[in-house]
Amino acid sequence: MAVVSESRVAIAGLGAVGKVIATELDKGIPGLVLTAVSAKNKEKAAEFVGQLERAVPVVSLDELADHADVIVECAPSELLPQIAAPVLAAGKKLVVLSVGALLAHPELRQTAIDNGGSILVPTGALIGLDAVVAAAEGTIHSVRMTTRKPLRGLAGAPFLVENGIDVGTITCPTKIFSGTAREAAKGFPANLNVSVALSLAGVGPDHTMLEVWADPTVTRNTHHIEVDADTASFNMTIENIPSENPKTGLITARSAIALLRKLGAPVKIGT
Ligand SMILES: NC(=O)C1=CN([C@@H]2O[C@H](COP(=O)(O)OP(=O)(O)OC[C@H]3O[C@@H](n4cnc5c(N)ncnc54)[C@H](OP(=O)(O)O)[C@@H]3O)[C@@H](O)[C@H]2O)C=CC1
Ligand SMILES: O=C([O-])CC(=O)C(=O)O
Repeated sequence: MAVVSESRVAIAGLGAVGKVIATELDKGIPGLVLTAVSAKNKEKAAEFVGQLERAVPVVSLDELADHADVIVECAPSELLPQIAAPVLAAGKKLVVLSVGALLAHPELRQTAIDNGGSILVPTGALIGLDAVVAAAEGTIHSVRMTTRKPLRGLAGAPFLVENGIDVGTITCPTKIFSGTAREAAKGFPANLNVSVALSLAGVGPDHTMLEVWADPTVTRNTHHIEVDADTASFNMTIENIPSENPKTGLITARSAIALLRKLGAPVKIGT
């Protein structure tokens, strides 16, 4: 009988996304074992892992690659290069949630190529990347996305600060941004990773067009995508229930878990 080896998984960031992934790995996912975590507050992290069935070490970001074959990045976006470089240089797999930060760090792709590492981007809080990737095998004419978020899902974004927009004063649905996914990644690094994931699946960050609405009438982070391609036209909407982090939809962690589960699955569904 063939021996099935387990992939060791480490998690960078134990927030709304990381804690759910760690908990599910600890409950047991065939072929995967949680081996390390990293967080800013080491004491809080030690308390969290102490409650797991199988406690794992809390290590620094630089040490994660020594402990695992697959490292899941779910930390603040500015830490992406610090987390990714050693993982990719060691030829390992990096699951990236802070997708927007990939645009500012194109060198990571080369590090992966040079060392046999790979960067995996889950669908995350979005919908339909399977269809977008398939359509991109032909010709995509246009990709548009409209995001509506409750005010607390947008508060503090650099674009708002730079443009003196106080979302706290908004009382009706208001368009606050219109531009490309690349511009959104700069202006909303913690709010619009989904638009960058969409762009990487399809026509790229400079051709994926986005509108963002601050909408006090919605309670969910709502993303609508419209794609026109030579094989199909489609539009889809996802209404994300916010997690303990109001900027992050609950489905984000579940998407990363599904991707991890698929790594070792004998039957893989979806493109
Ligand atoms: N691709 C997608 O579809 C989506 C992507 N995201 C992105 O995923 C990422 C994670 O989101 P979320 O879980 O909600 O974020 P949180 O803010 O809830 O958690 C971030 C975690 O990172 C940890 N952290 C901060 N600094 C360090 C450090 N120096 N070393 C190690 N860990 C550190 C924090 O630790 P501590 O708890 O100790 O402070 C915290 O636990 C974000 O970049 C977010 O924008 C979110 C939603 C959708
Ligand atoms: O893309 C992001 O960073 C978060 C997001 O919109 C969501 O969770 O709905």
